[in-house]
Amino acid sequence: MIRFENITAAYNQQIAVDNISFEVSKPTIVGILGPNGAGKSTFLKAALGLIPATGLVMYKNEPLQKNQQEVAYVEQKSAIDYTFPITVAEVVSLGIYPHLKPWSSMKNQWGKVKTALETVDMQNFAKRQIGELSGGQFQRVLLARTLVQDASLIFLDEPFVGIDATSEQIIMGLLHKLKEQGKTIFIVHHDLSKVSEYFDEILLLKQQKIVYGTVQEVFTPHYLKAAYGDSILVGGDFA
Ligand SMILES: Nc1ncnc2c1ncn2[C@@H]1O[C@H](COP(=O)(O)OP(=O)(O)OP(=O)(O)O)[C@@H](O)[C@H]1O
Repeated sequence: MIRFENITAAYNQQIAVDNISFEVSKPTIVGILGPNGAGKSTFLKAALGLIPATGLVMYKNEPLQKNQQEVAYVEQKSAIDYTFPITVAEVVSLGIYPHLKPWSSMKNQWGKVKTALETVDMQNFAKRQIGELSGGQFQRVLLARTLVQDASLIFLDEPFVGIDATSEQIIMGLLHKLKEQGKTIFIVHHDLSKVSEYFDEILLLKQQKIVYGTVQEVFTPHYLKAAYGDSILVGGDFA
């Protein structure tokens, strides 16, 4: 279904992501894990063509660039300007633009925005400025934007940083439902404690791919040590 082939990216001639290849063959929730600075965010940006990179991503036997409307990407929260004057409903409506034909208007689209906000339980915040939201509320708004986009491939960079356990559970529940609807979701994540609950498959990387496989295949002392070094407590509290 989606195949990453030899994805490589560098900053100032310093390789950050080296020759990463793997394939996902059915709707899946994929965790992208590895230590700080391993290249997780860089891998997403390189695969999506957001930074200069080499390699290829094939989706349904075509280069992914030909299927941009199938891609939803939510960047790390630290990269977002919260002072930008825009309302919650407007942020969500941005997800619709890739689908709008030049001659159609937004007028008939607000129903979709409303439904998406209801799904993430943020309907009462539609007219609020984004700068007035908590971290978890904002993350749910970004998920609503992804819902209206109705993309088949969803890429989320550290979506749970700074949000409470309840919001995290709500978002994870929604993502599992989206997978059941046939979507594939890639999540950059750093907390190892809920991995088997959250993900079907894992890309473990440290500049290069260490391993790609099911949680059972990847979560072995051998691979964890290769990624995190000797300090990792296998079978204990990973957080
Ligand atoms: N814009 C940039 N310019 C130069 N170097 C960068 C840039 N962004 C990332 N790097 C470097 O590339 C490497 C990979 O960074 P990246 O942010 O992809 O790692 P990560 O696994 O997502 O890290 P973290 O878990 O800390 O968020 C790091 O060594 C980082 O310092």
